[in-house]
Amino acid sequence: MEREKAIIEVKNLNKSFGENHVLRDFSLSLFEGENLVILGKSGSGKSVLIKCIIRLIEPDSGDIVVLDQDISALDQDEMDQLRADVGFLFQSNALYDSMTVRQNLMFPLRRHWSKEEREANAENAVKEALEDVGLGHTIDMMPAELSGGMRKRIALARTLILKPKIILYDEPTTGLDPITAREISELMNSIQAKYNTAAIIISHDMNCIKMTGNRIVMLIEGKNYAEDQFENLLKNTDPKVRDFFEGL
Ligand SMILES: Nc1ncnc2c1ncn2[C@@H]1O[C@H](COP(=O)(O)OP(=O)(O)OP(=O)(O)O)[C@@H](O)[C@H]1O
Repeated sequence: MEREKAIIEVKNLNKSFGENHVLRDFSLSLFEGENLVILGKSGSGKSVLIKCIIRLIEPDSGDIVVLDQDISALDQDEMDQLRADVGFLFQSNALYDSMTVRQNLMFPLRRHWSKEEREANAENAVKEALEDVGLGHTIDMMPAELSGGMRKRIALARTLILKPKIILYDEPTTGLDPITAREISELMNSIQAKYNTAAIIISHDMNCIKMTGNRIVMLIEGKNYAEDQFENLLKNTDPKVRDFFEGL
């Protein structure tokens, strides 16, 4: 079967910090509608990779094409526009504690929608995003009044409000109890099914990885060392792949 179109293409990416060569000719493709998990030991460069994709970090060399655009060629405005299509869910959630849930969700709209658009549609967009994460009733609450799992859902709603084509998840279940973590993984799958979003997921949570990952890329020694479905990687006999799973 012919593969679907790649919506992120990373080719031969290199990034060093001094003598620390984090990414070494790293390449990957993210295809439409898929959840791709990046697996790698702590410090292997997963966050650096994701930050290069949204240009929070400049790589030393290599190509990154996102939704058919070479991101190194984009100016600030073009990059801002692209960021509306690429949602980022921070590990910390990055909610504003002094703002209500509604105000938190309005925040990306202030940046990406005109005043007229906001006056006409923002309230409905906020409600829809909250419904998508099952938290319509929290619209007037403050983040401090919510549990950790609820805050993660609100952060996800804020990412969803711009209807991104791609979501980058940075350790979406870290710090949550196993039941809440499972609910977040289920939510990630339901978002994928409803909006056909593609996602790159960084996670150390094996349940989350098994539940959400359609494909796994193993980042070892700065490279895309192996990529496959999770069950197949577990059977992989390569010593470095084995070493990773045995070290868990
Ligand atoms: N801004 C920076 N300046 C210098 N070194 C950095 C910087 N950002 C990351 N690094 C280094 O790059 C390496 C990879 O870090 P990164 O945060 O990507 O790891 P990770 O795979 O995401 O780890 P974890 O699973 O623990 O989050 C580490 O050695 C880190 O110290």
